[in-house]
Amino acid sequence: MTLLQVQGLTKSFPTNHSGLFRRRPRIHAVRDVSFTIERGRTLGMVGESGSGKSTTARLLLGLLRPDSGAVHLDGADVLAARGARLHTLRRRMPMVFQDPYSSLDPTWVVRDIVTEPLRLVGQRDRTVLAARADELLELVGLTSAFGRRYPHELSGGQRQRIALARALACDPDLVVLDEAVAALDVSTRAGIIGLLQDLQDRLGVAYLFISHDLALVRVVSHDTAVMYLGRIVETGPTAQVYATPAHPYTKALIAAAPIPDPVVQQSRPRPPVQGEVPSALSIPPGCPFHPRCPLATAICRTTEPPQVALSPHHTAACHHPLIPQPALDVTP
Ligand SMILES: Nc1ncnc2c1ncn2[C@@H]1O[C@H](COP(=O)(O)OP(=O)(O)OP(=O)(O)O)[C@@H](O)[C@H]1O
Repeated sequence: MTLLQVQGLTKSFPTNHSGLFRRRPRIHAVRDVSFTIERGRTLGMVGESGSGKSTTARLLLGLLRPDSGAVHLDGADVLAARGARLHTLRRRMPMVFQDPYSSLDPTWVVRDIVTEPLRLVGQRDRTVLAARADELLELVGLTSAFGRRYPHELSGGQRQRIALARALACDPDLVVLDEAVAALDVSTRAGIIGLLQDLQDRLGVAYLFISHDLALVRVVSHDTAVMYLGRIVETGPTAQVYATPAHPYTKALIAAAPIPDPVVQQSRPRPPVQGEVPSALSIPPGCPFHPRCPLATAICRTTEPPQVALSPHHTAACHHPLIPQPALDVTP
């Protein structure tokens, strides 16, 4: 069942450049982005730095106003909501960031941090708050003793568990995870990934999992959306996208993805994606990937490709989608 529906989200930012009589160039951060997230499922969003992943997240939570587009959570129009209604919708889809330390108030003890969302909706009963704090800590694999600690007394992984506990305080439908495990070491990251999967099984919560790490997205996500210069260039069930990437960019990203197995990593060369990402200030005409694409032809230089459906749920924005081919294995 569809939980979140995003249609045609577009956002550009003005630059500070102010040449007299010249129009200020704009940064085209997100361009005509559409996707859905099913209840209890995970959509992984991957792409190089600057591809528009975080801007998309902030747009769908109503933290930024889009130039155009629509976002519906369970049929409710998020972008039309204001005031209390918008806050209610935001509580149903909280966000967890890469660095929990900067988002956790260092002067508060953990039990006050994790129950803050409940106090914001008017819960004042100390007994109720204390019981919910214990419950939330248990959910994220911590004992109630952690409730009396301050953020600086915790490890990075524990702080991220606290950020998750706070996100879960109001029983959300969706948690937006923006590079939420990127700063953690490999074993701590594995613990948090296991916890996310366990929470999804127990609570039926959906995730938007934003990451530049393809191998991680493959492990975590049911569906994958690949972003390039503000557009989704390929989306589909994760197994299909990774086994038979249709867009040359997706294929190049998969080929360049680090494989978390030293033996496999040594045995296969990992060519990087050729060339630099162009600036979002001057997106190439036609297909934005054409300057880096080995398959580019004349049409790619002039005409932006539409989304092509390759199977009912697998689409790619490419004039020359690749013929399905054997999987490039990047699983651990
Ligand atoms: N407030 C802003 N003002 C101007 N430009 C912005 C703003 N926020 C984002 N951008 C620009 O929009 C583009 C997309 O940025 P965004 O942070 O969404 O990408 P990203 O894929 O999340 O990258 P990263 O992985 O580095 O966070 C970039 O070119 C960025 O510089």
